Amino acid sequence: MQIEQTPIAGVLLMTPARHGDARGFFSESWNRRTLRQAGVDLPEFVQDNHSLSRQAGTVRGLHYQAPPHAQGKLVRCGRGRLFDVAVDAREGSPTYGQWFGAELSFENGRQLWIPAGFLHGFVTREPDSEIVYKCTAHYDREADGAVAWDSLGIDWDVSDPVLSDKDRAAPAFADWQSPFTSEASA
Ligand SMILES: Cc1cn([C@H]2C[C@H](O)[C@@H](COP(=O)(O)OP(=O)(O)O[C@H]3O[C@H](C)C(=O)[C@H](O)[C@H]3O)O2)c(=O)[nH]c1=O
Repeated sequence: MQIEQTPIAGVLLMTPARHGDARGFFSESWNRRTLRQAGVDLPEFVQDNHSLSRQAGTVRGLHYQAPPHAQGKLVRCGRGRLFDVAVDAREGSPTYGQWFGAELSFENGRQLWIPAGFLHGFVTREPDSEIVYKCTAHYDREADGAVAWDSLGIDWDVSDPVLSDKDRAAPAFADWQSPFTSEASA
């Protein structure tokens, strides 16, 4: 398991080992003990999500769930390739409003840990890209929210993306009141 810090404290890049053979490979995509041995103790996960985006250039985000339903997410790409982004939305955080992005793909096997209190979004780089992610809180439709994907200067490298109506109508970050503080973001 390779673990990399990012410029935003708490956001981690992790790459599980792959055991290759003539058939392909085997990888433990999630192992709490392995992470603990590496000094990483993530909260309990209660829900796995999986979505397929048919077109390259699909943007989903920037999304969050308000407390007490805030979600930490461990994100990976099950098929294809995507650029995954976390934005610190915790008022009072020294990195408030800062974003970090990484290319996650089936090929690189990389995973991004995004703590509660962050916005999450991604753009697909290939058709039929699938995202799979573990969440630390259950879905709560009333707590679900969005911030405009293009309101934070994120370098998405996409023009005219495929968007849901919800994402097309989302407020700009500057016009949005974060429900998170750096103390109580869960
Ligand atoms: C998130 C979620 C959605 N749904 C239902 C609600 C809708 O009927 C349908 C599509 O939901 P939505 O358009 O919110 O899906 P995404 O645009 O992929 O949203 C997700 O994308 C970003 C990147 C995220 O990190 C969040 O998990 C989530 O906001 O699935 C559920 O039944 N359970 C769920 O946990």
